[in-house]
Parts: sequence; structure tokens; C-alpha cells
Amino acid sequence: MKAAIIYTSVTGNTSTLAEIISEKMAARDIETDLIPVDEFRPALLHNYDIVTVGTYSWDNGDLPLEMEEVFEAFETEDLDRVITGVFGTGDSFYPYYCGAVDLFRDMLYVHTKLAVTLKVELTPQDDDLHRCEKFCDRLTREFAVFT
Ligand SMILES: Cc1cc2nc3c(=O)[nH]c(=O)nc-3n(C[C@H](O)[C@H](O)[C@H](O)COP(=O)(O)O)c2cc1C
Repeated sequence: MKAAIIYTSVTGNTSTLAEIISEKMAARDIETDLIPVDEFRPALLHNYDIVTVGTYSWDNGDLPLEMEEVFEAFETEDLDRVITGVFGTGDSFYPYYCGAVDLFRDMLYVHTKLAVTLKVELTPQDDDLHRCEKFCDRLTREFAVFT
């Protein structure tokens, strides 16, 4: 089983969350590549059994510009067999909290085996660690079901 975490982050909240999830996957003995979006290529998606996406939200709950290529790659590559999850950080001050997570969720549900989503308010706190654990549980359980 091989996993990837493709993420973007400007002020560090989402990269912190990506690192926590990566550590929890490694603790399950799952080889996990942490891929910043500027190293992303669509062909990479075919190398993994599990792919998770991490994003912040922008401009009224929209995707960050740099995540559009990732979004389109999931829509156009044939990834029916890939188990996916999406996580993100946002600020509930904005009317559409973590809207980019919702946009990815709806698309991944159609094009992949979406297993789980996770939204975190700004910087991950101690009580988010348990939610990250659940996120990884759900991904790996889904892998066991589908293989
Ligand atoms: C101009 C601007 C617009 C934002 N718009 C939203 C939004 O629509 N929804 C939301 O949940 N968060 C919004 N945020 C908050 C960021 O998504 C949040 O701070 C996030 O944790 C940043 O992630 P990063 O630290 O990984 O860059 C906005 C922040 C800024 C500065």
C-alpha cells in the first residue's frame, strides 16, 4: 500500500496538518509521500493506492489557484480505483468555511473512491490529533474493503 499527500499552504496551517497526517500514516507502516503542489504532476496520481489532498480556502470558499491543476487531473485521469480523502484548514469567520474542501469532496466522490474528509479551524490544535487519527483510520479501512 502506497499513499500520497498533495497539499498547498501559504501561512503554514495546511502544511502542519499534512505533516500530522503523514506521521500518522507512517505510524501505520504505510509508505507516504508528502508532495507540495509545486512538485505535482498528473501522472504521479497513478503511482498510489491512496491519495489525499490538503488545501486552504480562498476568495469566498474557492480553490486556491495553484490547486486547479490537481482538481482537473482527478477529473481527467482514470482514477476509479484510487482511494481518496480531502482535508483542509479554513477560518469560520468567512461565510463559506473550508469551501475548497467541499469542492474537492464533491468531485472526488464522482471520480474516485472518496473515503473521508476533514476540516480544521486555522492551526491544528491538540483535539484535532484525534480527528486526524480517524481520518487515517477511515482511509486504511477503505483500502482493506476494496482490495
Ligand atoms: C483573503 C483571504 C480569504 C479567505 N477566504 C476564506 C474562505 O472563503 N473560507 C475559509 O474557510 N477560509 C478562508 N480564508 C482563511 C484561510 O483559508 C485560512 O487562514 C487557512 O488556514 C490558510 O491556510 P494555510 O496556513 O495553509 O495557508 C481566507 C483567508 C484570506 C487571507
